[in-house]
Amino acid sequence: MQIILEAEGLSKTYGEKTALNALHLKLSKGEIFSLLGPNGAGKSTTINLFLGFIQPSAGAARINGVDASKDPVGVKQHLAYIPEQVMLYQNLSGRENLSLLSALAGFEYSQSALDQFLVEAGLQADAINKRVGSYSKGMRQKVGIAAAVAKNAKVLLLDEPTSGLDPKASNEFSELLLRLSAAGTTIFMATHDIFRAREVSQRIGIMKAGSLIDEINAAKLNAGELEQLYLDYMKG
Ligand SMILES: Nc1ncnc2c1ncn2[C@@H]1O[C@H](COP(=O)(O)OP(=O)(O)OP(=O)(O)O)[C@@H](O)[C@H]1O
Repeated sequence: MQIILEAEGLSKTYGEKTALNALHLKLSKGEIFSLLGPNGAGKSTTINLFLGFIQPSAGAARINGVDASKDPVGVKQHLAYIPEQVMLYQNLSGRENLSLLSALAGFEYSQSALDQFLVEAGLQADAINKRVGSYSKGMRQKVGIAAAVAKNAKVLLLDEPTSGLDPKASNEFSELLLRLSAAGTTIFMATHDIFRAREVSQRIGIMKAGSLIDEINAAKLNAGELEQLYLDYMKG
């Protein structure tokens, strides 16, 4: 099994506050892992450590063997990050944004190649040339996914990707993740969306107050059972 994303005793403290407590996690190639947890549980902290945006207090976050805290530039070559709101230039088209994002990652593509990435990410062909300022949240995310594919990212880090999406857009997004996973992309998603997490993930982690308190095989529970388990954990 090829391990692509690994947290080893990964911890982050801010003064007295433990934002992340000794996280151990290994994701293999093509795996989708979702992290559930209430606000403040440590999900974004985990993602920020993998991005090399913050330094761990202990342990390591590695992507494809590269330690994010020691080589934050190197680690970014292997991953793409899709935040809740994908940041794009409002006055440029989807195609122009993708061209720019690809260039920043060191790739240059023809117009037809750019369009193909966008269409494969699910963007309607007639939207490609329109200003991103007119795009819905789901359309912006498709540009983000196209950028991830265009830079050949081995890992996708997603922070609450389906919040605020309508059910159709959310369903399309799930299908896109499943396609990327089948093509070998490893996906780590922090989410509040229990239903989608169960639908796409092989494993689901439950995080509370900085600790990963359970790891669930998604195939073993239906959505209702998963929600009940989550609520039970949050009571205690
Ligand atoms: N720069 C910081 N300084 C002090 N405390 C911080 C800092 N960043 C995060 N924290 C604390 O660390 C804890 C974990 O925060 P984190 O943002 O990782 O939670 P989260 O699970 O992503 O929550 P949400 O679902 O709201 O995004 C919280 O208690 C938060 O207040």
